[in-house]
Amino acid sequence: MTMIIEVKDLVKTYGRKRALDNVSFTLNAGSPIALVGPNGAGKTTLFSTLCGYLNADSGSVSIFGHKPGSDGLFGRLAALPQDAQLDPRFSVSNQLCLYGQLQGLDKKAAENETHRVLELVDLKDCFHSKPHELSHGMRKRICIAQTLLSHPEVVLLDEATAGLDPVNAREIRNLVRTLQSDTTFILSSHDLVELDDLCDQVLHLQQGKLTAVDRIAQAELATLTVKLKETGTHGHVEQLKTLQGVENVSLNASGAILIEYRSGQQVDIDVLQLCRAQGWHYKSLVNGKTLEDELFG
Ligand SMILES: Nc1ncnc2c1ncn2[C@@H]1O[C@H](COP(=O)(O)OP(=O)(O)OP(=O)(O)O)[C@@H](O)[C@H]1O
Repeated sequence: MTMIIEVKDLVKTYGRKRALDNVSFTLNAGSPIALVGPNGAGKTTLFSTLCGYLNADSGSVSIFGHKPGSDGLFGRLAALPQDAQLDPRFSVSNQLCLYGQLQGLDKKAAENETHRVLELVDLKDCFHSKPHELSHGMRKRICIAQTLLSHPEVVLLDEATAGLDPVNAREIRNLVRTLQSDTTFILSSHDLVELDDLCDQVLHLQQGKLTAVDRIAQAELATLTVKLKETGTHGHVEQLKTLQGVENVSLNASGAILIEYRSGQQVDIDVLQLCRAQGWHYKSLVNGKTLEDELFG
C-alpha cells in the first residue's frame, strides 16, 4: 500500500486556543477517508495545514515525502476549502483553464482538461457560464471540478456537500465513488450517513485531539444494525440474545438494535425469521455499525 500522508505530533494554536493538539496519523492510498468531529474540532485547521495554507507550530507533515505547499505536490494534491468561491468576474472556462495553466498545461491542454472535469461533474454545458448564472450547487460542483484538474492523487474535500440539495449531494458522492480507484479522497462532513456510505476509514477529531478509527480492521465480532418500525425495547433485545452465535445485543440512541455476533456465523436470516415469528415490523438490516454508533455509541 502506498503511504500518502504522515502526520507526527502536529500542534497548531491560535493565541491560547489549541486547535490541533499533538495529532499523529498515517494514511494510505485507497478508498475514501472521513474526517469527522463537532464544530470547532479542528478539521479545517487540519486540512489547511495539510494544504500548506497554515503553518503548524510544531510537529511534521509529509505528503508523498514532501512538505505541504511544496512544488513536488503540484498536481498531486488538490483541495476544496470549506468556503471556496469562484471569481464572479470570470467565466468558468477562464478560471479553470487558468488553474490548468498554472499547473503547467499549455492553453489547449488546459482547455481540454477543463472540458474533461466539467463533464465529470455533469456540467459540460457551463464552460462559458459566469458564476452568477449558476446555482449554489452548480458552483460547488465547478469548484470540485477544479480540484480534479490534472488527475491529482489525493483530493481533500472540506464539507463538499454542505448546503446542497439531495440530488446535488448524491452526484458528488457518486463522483467520489467513480474516481476512488485513481484518487484518494479525504472528506470532512457533518453528514455521518454520507460518510458511512463512502468511507472505510475515519479520522475523528475532538477538541483538536485525534482518534483514528480503522473500520476495516474490526474483525472478531461482527455487528448487524436492525431497525424496526417500532422503537427497539428490552423485550426485543432479550429475544435476539437467544439466537445462536449472538454475543451481545443493545439499543442505540435512536432505538435501532445492535447485534454483535461471532464473525463467520450467519445470523441475518435467523434475525429476519425471528422478526417474522414475533410480528415485529422490520424496516432495515445493515451489516456493521453505523458510523454514528461507532463514534458515539
Ligand atoms: N483564525 C482563527 N483565529 C482564532 N481561532 C481560530 C481561527 N481559526 C479557527 N480557530 C479556532 O480553532 C478551533 C478549530 O477550528 P476549525 O475551523 O479548524 O474547526 P472545524 O472542526 O473545521 O469546525 P467546523 O465544523 O465548525 O467547520 C475552533 O475553536 C476555532 O474557534
